[in-house]
Amino acid sequence: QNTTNPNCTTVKEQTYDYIVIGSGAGGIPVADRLSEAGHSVLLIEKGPLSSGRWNGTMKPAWLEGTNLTRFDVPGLFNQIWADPTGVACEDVDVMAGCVLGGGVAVNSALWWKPHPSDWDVNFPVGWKNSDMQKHVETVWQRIPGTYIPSKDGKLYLQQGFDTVSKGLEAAGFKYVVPNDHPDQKNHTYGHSTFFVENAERHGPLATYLVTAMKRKNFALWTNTAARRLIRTGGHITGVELKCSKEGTVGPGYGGTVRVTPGTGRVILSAGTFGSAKLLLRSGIGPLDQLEVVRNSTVDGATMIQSNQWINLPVGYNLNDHVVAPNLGPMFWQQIQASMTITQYLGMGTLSRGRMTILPNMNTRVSIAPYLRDSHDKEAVVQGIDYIRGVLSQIQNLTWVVPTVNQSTTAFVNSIPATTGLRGSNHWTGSCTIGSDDGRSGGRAVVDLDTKVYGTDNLFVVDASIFPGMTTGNPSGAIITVAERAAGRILSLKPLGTSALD
Ligand SMILES: Cc1cc2nc3c(=O)[nH]c(=O)nc-3n(C[C@H](O)[C@H](O)[C@H](O)COP(=O)(O)OP(=O)(O)OC[C@H]3O[C@@H](n4cnc5c(N)ncnc54)[C@H](O)[C@@H]3O)c2cc1C
Repeated sequence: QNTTNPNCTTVKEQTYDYIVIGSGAGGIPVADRLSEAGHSVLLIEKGPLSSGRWNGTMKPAWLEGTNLTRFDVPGLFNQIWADPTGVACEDVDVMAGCVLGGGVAVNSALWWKPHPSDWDVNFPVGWKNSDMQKHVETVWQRIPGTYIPSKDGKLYLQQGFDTVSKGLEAAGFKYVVPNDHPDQKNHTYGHSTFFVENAERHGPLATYLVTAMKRKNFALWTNTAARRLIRTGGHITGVELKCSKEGTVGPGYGGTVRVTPGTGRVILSAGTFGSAKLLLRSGIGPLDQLEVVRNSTVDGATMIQSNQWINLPVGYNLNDHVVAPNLGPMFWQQIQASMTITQYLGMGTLSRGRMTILPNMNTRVSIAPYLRDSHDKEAVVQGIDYIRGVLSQIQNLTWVVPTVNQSTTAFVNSIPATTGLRGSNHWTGSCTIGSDDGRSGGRAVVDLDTKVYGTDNLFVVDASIFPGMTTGNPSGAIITVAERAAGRILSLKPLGTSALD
């Protein structure tokens, strides 16, 4: 133990076959799968414990005496906006969860089976719909989700749904259960699906982490931040750690944890901003960004020599669903209710942004990825025009915005393309997967096995590798990607064996 801080243990001799950094939508499933194959796996999370199942303690007074925390109760899923302290990441300029479970501990639990085109349009060879379907089925067997999240099997507060349905039906839309027909996204409507079970948050924390934690070869360290990777050329030997908030939020680890000499591997699952930042702090990224790290007071002294730098387009190809923007509120005289419709522009968007690092080692969205391409803007205008037309058939409905006399183009132009006004917290990109090696002018940071180009034992498995945006909220697709990545990583030959073995 650190003599000055009993809550901050300095790592001694431990080594692991796999060190997975970040316990979000990507990290928990990949760590579970790697440990299932018999390897020793360490999952590192910089945030504190979250759900009640894992001894989380953050809860309002009315949950005292129960095993539930704010992360478990569906009615509190948006609490991160009202009370972000100790839950939201502090090193990014957007909203993200820095607790056990990452985004899947704090999000709204919307749970969509990916549209086949999410793979076929966006992903490279080996990651197409035909490759991904078996993994989609595996994920949905473990996390089925429901569109009736209440314990008593009833749907509540359906006035808005019922009213809009009438307009959609009149316009020829068909009702579907969305996850029974993920390919039917044209002229269809349905209820939202959530990863809620027994009226509590479900998802990776209640499935993949449960099986992983039962294994003796699996370890979880929370309140432990990875600072940078220790490497010799393209080979990672360990991860430098720092106790989060010097151990004041709970027991954590400092020092350097090593991978099994020769064969060990490191998986970055720290999210679109976290994984990119770790690469930059480890000398992997665009040269302008590596200069920022080298010139910083935080990292300058320990930064790897520039002759070891690996020049890759880390931080580019940043993407997020553009809220296109919210329509409404709309107000119905008849039922005296108002509602807002959120319209996303997702799969097929052409606009991209960039994340960069600041001298204090925080990251920021330096180019917001919203509506930079004129085709994207045109698609948004057309989409809103269309839905305005459909819903105008509904009686007694008053639109507050866009106003009756406002053109859709004027309305769309009136809302700046900033992360605050257009963002949806569905960040992807920054460490794109592809066969077009970024060291020689391509866009990709990781290869088709999710291995970082120029390294032999470093992988990225999270939202950051997505080449383009999904149709729906992305967590289901990210977990599916983690399933596929685990299989591909496990099937790679161990390091040190010859191709003739
Ligand atoms: C408020 C909000 C609402 C959302 N609603 C939905 C929704 O309803 N449905 C849906 O599908 N998606 C939703 N999303 C998006 C979804 O949750 C994310 O896309 C998803 O969680 C991203 O997965 P990931 O594995 O890439 O990263 P994350 O889930 O963000 O996980 C990254 C983890 O890494 C940890 N970490 C970062 N850096 C380090 C480090 N240096 N050392 C150690 N640990 C580190 C973080 O603390 C975090 O736990 C929402 C997101 C937010 C923020």
